[in-house]
Amino acid sequence: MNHFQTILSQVRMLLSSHRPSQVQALLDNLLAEELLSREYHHALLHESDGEALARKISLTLLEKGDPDFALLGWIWSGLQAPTAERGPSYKDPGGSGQCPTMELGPLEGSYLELLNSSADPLQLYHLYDRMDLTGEEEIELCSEPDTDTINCEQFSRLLCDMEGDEETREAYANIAELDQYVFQDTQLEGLSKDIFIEHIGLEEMISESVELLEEAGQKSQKRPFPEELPVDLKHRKLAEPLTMPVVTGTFLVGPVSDSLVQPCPPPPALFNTEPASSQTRLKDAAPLSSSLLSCLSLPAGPIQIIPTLPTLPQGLWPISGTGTGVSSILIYQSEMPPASQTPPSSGPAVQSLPKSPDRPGSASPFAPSAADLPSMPEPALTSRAGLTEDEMSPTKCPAAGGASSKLPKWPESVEQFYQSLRDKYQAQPTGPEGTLVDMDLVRVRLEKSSGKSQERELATLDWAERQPARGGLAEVLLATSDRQQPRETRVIAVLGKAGHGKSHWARAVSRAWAHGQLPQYDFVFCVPCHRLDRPGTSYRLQDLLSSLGPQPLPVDDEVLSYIARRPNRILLILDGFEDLEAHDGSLHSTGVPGSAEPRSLRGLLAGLLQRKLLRGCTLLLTAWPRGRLAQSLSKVDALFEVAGFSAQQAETYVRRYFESEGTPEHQERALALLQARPFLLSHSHSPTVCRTVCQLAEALLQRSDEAQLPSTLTGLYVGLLGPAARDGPPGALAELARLAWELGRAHQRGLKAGCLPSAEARAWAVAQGWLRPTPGAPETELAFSSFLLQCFLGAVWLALSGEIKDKELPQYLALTPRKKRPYDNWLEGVPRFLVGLVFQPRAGCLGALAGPAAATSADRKQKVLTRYLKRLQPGTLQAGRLLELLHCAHEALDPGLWQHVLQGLPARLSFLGTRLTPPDTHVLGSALEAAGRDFSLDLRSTGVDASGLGSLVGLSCVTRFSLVTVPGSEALPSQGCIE
Ligand SMILES: Nc1ncnc2c1ncn2[C@@H]1O[C@H](COP(=O)(O)OP(=O)(O)OP(=O)(O)O)[C@@H](O)[C@H]1O
Repeated sequence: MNHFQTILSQVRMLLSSHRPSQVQALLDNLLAEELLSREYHHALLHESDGEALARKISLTLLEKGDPDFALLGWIWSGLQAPTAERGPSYKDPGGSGQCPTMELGPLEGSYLELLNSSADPLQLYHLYDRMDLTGEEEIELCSEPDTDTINCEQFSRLLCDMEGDEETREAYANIAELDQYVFQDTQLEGLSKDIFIEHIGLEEMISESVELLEEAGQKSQKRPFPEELPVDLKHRKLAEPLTMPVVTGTFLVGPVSDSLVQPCPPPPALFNTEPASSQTRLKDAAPLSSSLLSCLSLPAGPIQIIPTLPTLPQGLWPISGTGTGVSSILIYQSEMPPASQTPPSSGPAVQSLPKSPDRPGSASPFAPSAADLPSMPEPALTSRAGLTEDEMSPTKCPAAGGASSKLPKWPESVEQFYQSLRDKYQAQPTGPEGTLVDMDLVRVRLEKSSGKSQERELATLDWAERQPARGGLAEVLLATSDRQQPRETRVIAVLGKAGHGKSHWARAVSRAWAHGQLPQYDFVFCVPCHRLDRPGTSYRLQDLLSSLGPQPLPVDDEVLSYIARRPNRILLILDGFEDLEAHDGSLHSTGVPGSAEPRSLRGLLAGLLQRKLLRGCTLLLTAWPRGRLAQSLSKVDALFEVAGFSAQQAETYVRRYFESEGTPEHQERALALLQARPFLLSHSHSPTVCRTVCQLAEALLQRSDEAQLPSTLTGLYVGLLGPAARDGPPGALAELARLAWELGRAHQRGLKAGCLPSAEARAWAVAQGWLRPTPGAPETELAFSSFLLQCFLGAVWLALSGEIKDKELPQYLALTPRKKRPYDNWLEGVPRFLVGLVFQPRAGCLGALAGPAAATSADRKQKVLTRYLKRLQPGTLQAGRLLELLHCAHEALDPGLWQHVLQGLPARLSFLGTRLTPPDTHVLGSALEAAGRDFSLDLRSTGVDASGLGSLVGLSCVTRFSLVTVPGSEALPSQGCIE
């Protein structure tokens, strides 16, 4: 399907479903087409005046000089514009003589015809634009609400025209010819050519007609309206449930300004509020009951609505008044859901406006309420400060009516699947897992690696360059639309260190969708990648899509076929992509990625990532920013990073943690404990550490009010695990530690059935929350509750094990490069934990974990490491290693070691291009301060945050510093001082 068709289909959807959210989809599409700039797209999203919105889009399209788009925009802004040439005429199609209706002239100007014509859209547009609504024509309205209004007529004609005539069919055929996508790229067997027809909505249109006829008892006849429409149907009152999916009308008379409903002036004002040029008079109109009148204040002044229903229906469609003699008309298409489709809300076929006082719905799809538009600084992920996830429950969520945002006609099985998927994502985790603190995503990019290889690596941006994605989820999901063809798969990666909240974020995205906040997607699949890591297993697309977590949701053939037909409405999240590291050739695989055959996971991923399978979907990957996989990120269209908690967000998390645990009385004390440990506070930048701090604080506060938090990361984990280890089964901790280490060496996090510890150790570890079932995997499979815990346990193993040779121990600090068999330090937290465990006083550390006897084995290790560390010359270390050394020295709590490191610090320190996280700046600041000398710092391209920067450059010992990269300065020595 080409771009034009996509937009056409969207316009059609707008016509048929009255979904304000579709406005956003259309705008997104235009953005993707580069027909709107990002800024203008954003501005239009906030445009509350439907007519203004339509005109702006129309003008923009004209400026782009694309007749097709221009026509669409123009049509959208005034469906009946072509009739301007003829002027409006009025007739009484029912022939009753009592309820005259307005006829807009034959539809030779229908948009499909226009698409076939050689009319110059620019001229047509200006013609339309110049139309002077002089009021020459008078509109006669029936005083009684009646279904058969001009809008009915007009809309019916449009439908008829689209469906019925030869030329129109030809137009569609022409469009279909352009559509290489659907026919060439059917990704699955069983797709047929009617897909396209359905895709552009013609089938729905046709089947609507058929249903209409069936309902009218005229199954064998061609769609009859307007001329052949039985009179009794034409004149059916809208207040009665309609048995046909057609139309009724509501007039908006007068210029339009904004969509606020205001108290109505008395009926006569209806005729007098207009400027003379556009005034419209209702001849012989009987006085209308004020209950039937509403008044909208729109940009150019108030207008009145003469409703044909006691309440205004949903989906009012503005038609600008060219040629109609009125300045604005809203038409309303009532919609009868097909039998197979559960209507969003039961009740009459014609729905009323949303009545919820919480959510003042918009009367017009062009003037959606803020809640209708998910991409407004959207409530799901950017505006929830102060809310827990519980508060985002479907009933409270502004866009809770997710069911109503789906396409009008889904097969039963698809509908059921949709409901199950929503229910699944809406299920709230309990306790701290259900806590949500809003966290920023930051745009990042790749750059050529500094090494010899041509690989690109993640750039460490200068602090001023880091751009938070303030548009939240919407910005992330739109990130690629300016670069991609709409039919291209968009691949977006959200990176973040272990425990920084990627999975949490991915789940929040799924939940936002389930709450109706991402209506541009029919389905969101959030697949934890560890669930997929089954070597040797063959995968089909539905296997992948089913792997959604603890209770897989089978995707049957009908659902799959539906998905395959609308890949652009699918968001597929592959969470924890690093878990597929073994498959990292996926991006380069040369298989037959488009085929539907079961294949290896690698083949399946290749199909997705090479944009051949499920082509057109949005693919969202979350991954660690390191490892071999990062090298493949050059194939990704947009990159973001989870920023971690700020100090304030960490505080918010602490408060919510204790609320969710039912002990709010501990909040203040816990916060005071954390404030007293600035090093742990800086580590609370990581949500995982923040949570661990809360767990320890909770345990300590239950024991005594005098408690203190430890001052190191090692102390944090010892404090948490020590008591449980003492009371646990003998040897259970050592068993767990060995597993953590062995799995880590194999780059694995999950314990497969074959490598579980003894049943007793397992039960104990699960009860303590250190191991937990792998979501979506068989019960027997477990995983460490966090990567940092696995690192800590791995270090415990190294500290306790008699199997590690002394001379090998230093390599596990990963401070000096080794030529032979380099240690890859996949368990990146191990070095500092190892030093902490080996150096900290036995009784309160290793002894507390493993008992005094076991701990004595660490004495020898301490000697080995002391010798090694004291031989290290900090000034020769590359910046990243120097930072790690500082962390190790901090964890050791060994004054001699600390002093040794401080003495070796060079006076000029360059961290150019090395990421400085909050714990890094904290430990660096402590070291500089304690060293008692002056330093100059190069802090360019370190991503140091504002508070870290302030604390570093605020130190009296920092006499010079450099922050912003000066062009040309890259050539200066990396340890130089640049002013
Ligand atoms: N925004 C947040 N609000 C509240 N808690 C959070 C938030 N982000 C993360 N957490 C908590 O932090 C912990 C780690 O989060 P999560 O598992 O999402 O991290 P991750 O980046 O996916 O880690 P990994 O890469 O190791 O899989 C979880 O307990 C989670 O509940």
